[in-house]
Amino acid sequence: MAPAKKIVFKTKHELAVELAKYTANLSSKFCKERGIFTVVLSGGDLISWLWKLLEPPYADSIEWSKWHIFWVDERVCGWDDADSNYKLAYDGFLSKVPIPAENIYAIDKGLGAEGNAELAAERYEECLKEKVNKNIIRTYKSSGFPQFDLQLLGMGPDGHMASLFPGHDQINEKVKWVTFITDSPKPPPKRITFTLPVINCASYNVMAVCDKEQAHSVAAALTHTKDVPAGRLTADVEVVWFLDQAAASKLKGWCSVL
Ligand SMILES: O=C(O)[C@H](O)[C@@H](O)[C@H](O)[C@H](O)COP(=O)(O)O
Repeated sequence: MAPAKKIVFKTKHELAVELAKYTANLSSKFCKERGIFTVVLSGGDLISWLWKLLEPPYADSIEWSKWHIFWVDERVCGWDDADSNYKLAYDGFLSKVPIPAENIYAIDKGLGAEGNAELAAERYEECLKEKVNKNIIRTYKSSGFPQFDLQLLGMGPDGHMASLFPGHDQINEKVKWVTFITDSPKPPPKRITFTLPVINCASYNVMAVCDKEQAHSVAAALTHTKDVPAGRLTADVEVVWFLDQAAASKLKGWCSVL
């Protein structure tokens, strides 16, 4: 289990600059080692902090054709719905970089539009299994769970990550790769989500959190307070919390600021 590193930035701008550097370094490492870079996105503010990757030197130097994009969680709705994490990522990031369309693995379009959370979760798990069989996704040691190269995650004010919410049973799932929720406390209510074992098998996990609304949960998560889902985040190689000063403001004894 990798220990959690924390980096506190004075501004969101500085956070985005470092996030781009971190992501580009891993892209270059994995593209060199395996010719593939598997990246998992979340929804929320995270996408707005990826802007630096769209600029020089990254826009032209990253081997975008080797990227494969997945979602750690998705709202069960159509791809063009304002709630869709796919739409958020497509409009803000994916439409601006030359990642081949066939390397972008969104929720099943029809099941999303129909609102069928259970089947959409099953279908997404099948999609991951197919990518494992094609050696696009690695598996974690002998566990058989998929192992993504990099996951870019966010956390809500209640400490949820992906769509694993405090007080809801999805966090306890140990077998499935993808599960679903139909009463999410954060709207919209229907979502699919990676399970905790899948999230924690990733090689590198970045948890990017800004603003004071999240400060209590950041402190709780980083002291592994029970019932804060994000406090259970780990990774195979490294987990790094990218925080702005407001989000880090309730952390005791943490004063190092980049
Ligand atoms: O679909 C979602 O709602 C997200 O994937 C979710 O898990 C998000 O990452 C956190 O809620 C943080 O969201 P904010 O960055 O907007 O606070």
